[in-house]
Amino acid sequence: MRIAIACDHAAVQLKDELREWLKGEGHEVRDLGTHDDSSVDYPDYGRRLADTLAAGEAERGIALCGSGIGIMIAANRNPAVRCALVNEPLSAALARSHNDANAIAMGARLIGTEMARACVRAFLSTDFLGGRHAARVDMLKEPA
Ligand SMILES: O=C(CO)[C@H](O)[C@H](O)[C@H](O)COP(=O)(O)O
Repeated sequence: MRIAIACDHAAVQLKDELREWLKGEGHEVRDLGTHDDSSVDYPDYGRRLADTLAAGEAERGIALCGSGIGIMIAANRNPAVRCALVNEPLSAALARSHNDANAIAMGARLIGTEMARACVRAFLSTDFLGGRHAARVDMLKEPA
């Protein structure tokens, strides 16, 4: 699968770990930065991730910052993105099965690498259920 991953300075180590692991699992991973711990602004990286998903250059996105909150809000500004903040795998699976999320966000200051991997695994391996959930997801596409 083509996966885009983006982070701010608070999450570079987790981003790098997830990128290498996902590559090892056979995924095509696009690393949108940031690449070191110099302070940057999560809205820029949430937008990069959103633009990449909206352009069809990746099927799934992973957004990381200190808490996961800021970059999740930033990514969701693009109507092509449904990015769910997750802390454990059940939420990641529900974000797919009920919400057809195309991105997840996690907080590198709050979650360990193993839990983050478990979330990503659930996110990538769970299908959208459709049916009543599809009607609700369609409602999200209506203008506010
Ligand atoms: O957006 C956030 C909070 O909702 C992220 O945790 C950021 O990574 C955090 O705000 C960055 O904080 P810093 O003190 O500038 O490292």
